[in-house]
Amino acid sequence: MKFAVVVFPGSNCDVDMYHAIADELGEEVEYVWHDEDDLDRFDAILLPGGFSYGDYLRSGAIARFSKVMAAVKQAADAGKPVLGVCNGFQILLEAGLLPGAMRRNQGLKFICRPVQLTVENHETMFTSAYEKGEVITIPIAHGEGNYYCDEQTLERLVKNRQIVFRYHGENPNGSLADIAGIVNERGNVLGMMPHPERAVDALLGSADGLKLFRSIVNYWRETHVVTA
Ligand SMILES: NC(=O)CC[C@H](N)C(=O)O
Repeated sequence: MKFAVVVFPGSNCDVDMYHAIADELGEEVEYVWHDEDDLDRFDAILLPGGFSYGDYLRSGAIARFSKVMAAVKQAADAGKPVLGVCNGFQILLEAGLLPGAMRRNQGLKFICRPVQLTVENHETMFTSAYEKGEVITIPIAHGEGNYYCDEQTLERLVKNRQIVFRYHGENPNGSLADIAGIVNERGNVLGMMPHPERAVDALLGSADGLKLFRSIVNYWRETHVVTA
């Protein structure tokens, strides 16, 4: 399996993402600069966290115009796993690949600490290694993580089980319905504010993020006959 870590000017969690895939999973991974336009050689696309284009205008609002985003959309339309973490989630929202929008955190401060999440939907290609309702600990680090969508969209998210992670025990940023991560209707594009790539080893304070990456690999192996 081959992962792409897309790097925008201002991305700063690309190395963490690369480490999670290469060193913890032992899978193939490459950095892809934002002005490339072909992701066909990859099986999964990862948009890492950071401050793309310095968060000018809104987080992700400028990166969504990068040349690579047409190839990200093509991968999403082809049903490949596409994961956007934090700034990556914001870019997916700004690009219209996920519904809703991010606002400034409720307290208008940047928050950087571990939080607990409930695995709301353990039956996606990103969460099959988790138990239903499992409570996990994953760090957050953002200033614009306050997810919002209109009532009709929220009803659709609930009905389609597109809400994958909810904040557990506390809501750190004011996100509507404690939403921490959602998938698209097809279930192959996940956006989440918490950083699973920063929770891949007990040394980091939690290894709860590993199961997310393992779920993606399991999905790929189940859907691709890998001849020996
Ligand atoms: N860690 C991140 O990706 C941060 C995302 C964005 N820069 C924010 O502050 O909300």
